[in-house]
Amino acid sequence: MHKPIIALDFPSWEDTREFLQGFHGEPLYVKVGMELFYQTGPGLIASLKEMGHDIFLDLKLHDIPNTVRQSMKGLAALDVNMVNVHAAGGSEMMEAALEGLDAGTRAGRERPALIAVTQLTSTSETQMQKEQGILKPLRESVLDYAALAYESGLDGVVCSALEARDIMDRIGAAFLKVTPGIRLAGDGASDQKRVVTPERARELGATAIVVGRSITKAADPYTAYLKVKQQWGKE
Ligand SMILES: O=c1ccn([C@@H]2O[C@H](COP(=O)(O)O)[C@@H](O)[C@H]2O)c(=O)[nH]1
Repeated sequence: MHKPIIALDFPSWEDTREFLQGFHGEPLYVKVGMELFYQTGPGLIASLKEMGHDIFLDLKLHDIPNTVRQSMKGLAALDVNMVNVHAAGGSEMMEAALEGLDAGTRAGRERPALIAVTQLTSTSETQMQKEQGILKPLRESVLDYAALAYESGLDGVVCSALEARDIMDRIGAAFLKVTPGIRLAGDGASDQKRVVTPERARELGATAIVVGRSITKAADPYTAYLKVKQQWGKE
């Protein structure tokens, strides 16, 4: 769980395979998001598993409870390590997601961890207040969504590492804080608004970091990965 999760944001399986070839067969924790999954379909998951990688399937489900329940049942059959929903879908939807996952997990297999996106790391406080009509501070919104996810029985949340300490204090250390918005020092934030380095994420109490462009767009992705791993300091 603790190794850095690499976001495989690529347009095709060919690009993904070429990227992974640079990692010399090292077993990784990878994240498959909408870009790759929608281009390749579920077959990609089997290929990544055959290569020995752990998988966070980041499809961020957000729909009515029945649809999410049935979709999660299908996703459970893919036998990935972690999946997610948007906490904004509400407690009934999150509970339905959990029911679907439980129902779809094959006998003898472990249910994928289920986490909820609180506020996307590409969202700033001003944007949240103006566009979502949530008038409290962003930190409070993240904490409230984290508490809702916890009360709904989920295993953790997606948040910025900037909020990890507060969530730990309110909910406890076992609740997962999976944190994207990670950049190596000197790399541009791009569309991310709440950004920290791997080292700072560890100091702030993140359970896991998700790193995309600081690795995938680096001149030497494997060296960038080793740098992230060393700064993150957890295997
Ligand atoms: O709040 C969120 C939730 C998910 N993500 C995903 O993480 C990666 C981050 O990529 P970078 O290139 O390191 O910015 C990407 O796949 C997002 O979909 C997120 O950034 N923030």
